[in-house]
Amino acid sequence: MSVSVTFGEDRLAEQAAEAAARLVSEGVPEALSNGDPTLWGPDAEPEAAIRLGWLDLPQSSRRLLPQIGELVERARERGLDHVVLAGMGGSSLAPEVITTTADVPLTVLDTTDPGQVLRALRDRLDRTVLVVASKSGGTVETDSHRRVYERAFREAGIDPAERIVVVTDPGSPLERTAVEAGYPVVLADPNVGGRYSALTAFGLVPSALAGADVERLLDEAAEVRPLLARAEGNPGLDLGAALGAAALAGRDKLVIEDGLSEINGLPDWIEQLIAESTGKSGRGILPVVGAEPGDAPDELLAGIDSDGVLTVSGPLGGQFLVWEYATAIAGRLLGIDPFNQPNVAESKENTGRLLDREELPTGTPILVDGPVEVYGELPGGEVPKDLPEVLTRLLEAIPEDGYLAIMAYLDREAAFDAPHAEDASFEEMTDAWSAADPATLRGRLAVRTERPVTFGWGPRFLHSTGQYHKGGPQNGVFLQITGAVDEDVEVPGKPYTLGRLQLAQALGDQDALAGRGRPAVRLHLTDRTAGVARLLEAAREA
Ligand SMILES: O=P(O)(O)OC[C@H]1O[C@H](O)[C@H](O)[C@@H](O)[C@@H]1O
Repeated sequence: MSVSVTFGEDRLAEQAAEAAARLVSEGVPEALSNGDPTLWGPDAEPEAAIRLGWLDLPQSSRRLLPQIGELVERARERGLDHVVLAGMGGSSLAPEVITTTADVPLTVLDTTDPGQVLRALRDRLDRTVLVVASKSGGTVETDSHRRVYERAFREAGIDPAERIVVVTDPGSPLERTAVEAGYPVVLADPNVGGRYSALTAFGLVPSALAGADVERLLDEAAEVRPLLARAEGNPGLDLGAALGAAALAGRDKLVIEDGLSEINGLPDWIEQLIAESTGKSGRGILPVVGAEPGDAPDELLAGIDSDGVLTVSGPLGGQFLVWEYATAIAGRLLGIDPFNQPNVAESKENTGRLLDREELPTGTPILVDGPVEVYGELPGGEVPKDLPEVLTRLLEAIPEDGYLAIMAYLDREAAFDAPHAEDASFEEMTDAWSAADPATLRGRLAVRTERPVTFGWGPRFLHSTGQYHKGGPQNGVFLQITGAVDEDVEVPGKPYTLGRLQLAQALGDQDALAGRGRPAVRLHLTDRTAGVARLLEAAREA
């Protein structure tokens, strides 16, 4: 079964056909299929020349299968059935989708929240294999996870070399560290960028360790691959032309739904691919995930195997390749370089600078509403009287073509600790979870505005929509949530704890956003459970 793209609306079908015809007359589909790096203009060419390897992966990644097979075998022999993946952005989003779709368990660490990291550390350490995945080998979150796990293994009398597997690019500092420490290393294809790396070692190694059939993924992608050179019947061209043409016509908010699909969680992966690839030079497409489609004229609804204005159907391996190709096509139509991420570094640098200081400059709250402190400046300048007013004023500040982004630097598993009656039904349990989940805030605010509301966990989103927030159209309103840390985690060999790093990441990003003149408010929960409850209640009190 291959991938198909269908349109549920004549206007979009016409726009897409027109854009596709233009691209065909310029020879683009075939040139892209052949890996031509000149398609995005001279400035983008040097980067594109080393970023098109994803086109070959359905075949070239097969060379990894024997090595992956050995790693799987070795983990099995040692009884290691708890697979933990430390990796940010492109280095963990694909394995997350692959394993949830295959229904095999994988613990993903793409957080600096001390509570969430402790949760993973305290779960079956004696049976844990840790995959440390970083292309650059220099990502601070992933480096911290490696250090924390190395210490935990040693303290438990376990040799880290028996438990840690590294995936990285050849020549990275992580490769050196791994070789010195005696960790097995799987080298990834250096000619593929992070967000296009689903079918490289980054997608395959952790997924195979967790029990997914990765050869099948490559087969599914291989089936689509020949279509990508075609002028007709090319799902990548049809999708890319639709995304690009719609955005140029002003529909640049992409609501992605996967309700009916057997593929689980693909929208989060697409979110990173599209937001980081297109959100730059004041342009871009904003992915909106986990939301009900609204009526805003700038929204385009894409469904994975389910009815959208745009529907993309087919198996996961093929979907990866088609969305990647489509993103490259949309990038050409939008006139941006789909392979760089110029603004991601900004927040990282701010965070680095903040960590060098003795005290983090948190500032003074402009308001304290029970367990919630409010930092920053609200549009209009006046001091708000309570939390409901803060939320209302943020909603009112969203420009006509803009959006509200909620960014929660919290433990994304914590809601599952919400107490419920012993004999609670599944529905009652779900209600208890959602009443304790910061992500519930998205829906509560979304019903109060015509504009899109996005939700991201920090620092995970910094490697995804974070690029769009800073590099895309400057029409966002930003709401950060941070929380008090009860039990912190030291990062061995570093002068900071995870809790300090997490807060520095929030403050670093806030500086980057506020520096652009965008409204950016931080809510700090001095008691996390009570704080989430107050926040959800405040969102209702208009
Ligand atoms: O794999 P790493 O080098 O650790 O990078 C992880 C992530 O970092 C950055 O945020 C990039 O913008 C992402 O595209 C990348 O996936």
